[in-house]
Amino acid sequence: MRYGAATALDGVSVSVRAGEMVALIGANGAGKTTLVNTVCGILRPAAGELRTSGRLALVPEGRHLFGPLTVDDNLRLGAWRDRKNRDTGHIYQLLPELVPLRKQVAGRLSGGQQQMVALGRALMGRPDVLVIDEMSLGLAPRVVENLAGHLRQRHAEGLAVLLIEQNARLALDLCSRAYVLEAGRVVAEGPSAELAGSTEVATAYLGLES
Ligand SMILES: Nc1ncnc2c1ncn2[C@@H]1O[C@H](COP(=O)(O)OP(=O)(O)OP(=O)(O)O)[C@@H](O)[C@H]1O
Repeated sequence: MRYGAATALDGVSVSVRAGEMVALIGANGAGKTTLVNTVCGILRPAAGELRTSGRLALVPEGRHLFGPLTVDDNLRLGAWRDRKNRDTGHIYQLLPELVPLRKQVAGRLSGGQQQMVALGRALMGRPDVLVIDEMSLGLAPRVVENLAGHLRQRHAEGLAVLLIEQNARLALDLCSRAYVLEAGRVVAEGPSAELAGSTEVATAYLGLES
């Protein structure tokens, strides 16, 4: 994947199998968002191949909610392609924290509440694979733990997840497998337990130049 003359991703190969929860970690500028946007079809790569089966939904970095709209309207937009499935009831069952917020304007919610809405909106599309870009960014530990709990539950029900995180500890804790991205290349990959003590992860986690 290139931005003009600059190569942002080079020879990167990443896979997420059905029902698997995989982390992609790396320091600022490593290429995580570029990879997510390529996987989701927002960016077109110069070369390479993307193979998917099932539905894919994205929780984008920065949430990108529709600020003036209510929580319920934001959720409904998650199923804009699917007229028959715009009932938001199942999302309130999955994420009961949203029930008292349903008529509130999304732009006035806290960061954690907004991330919950972004998660709910993505789940409205009944995805098989959920791609989450920087879930924990700017959120308090307790809020992050709550979101992580919801992800674990959805995963236990069969949802596959590609989790992009700067917080490597959180990512390795949640996911069984991980890739470490550095300057547009995968520099390490494997089971999270193995990567937890590696130098590549320390570099990605601390955001140091290697
Ligand atoms: N629209 C763009 N035009 C040109 N270069 C870009 C563009 N978006 C990103 N880049 C460059 O591509 C590289 C990868 O950026 P990317 O945003 O994918 O990294 P990241 O790992 O998601 O970083 P962060 O954790 O800070 O979000 C960086 O060098 C960045 O400057």
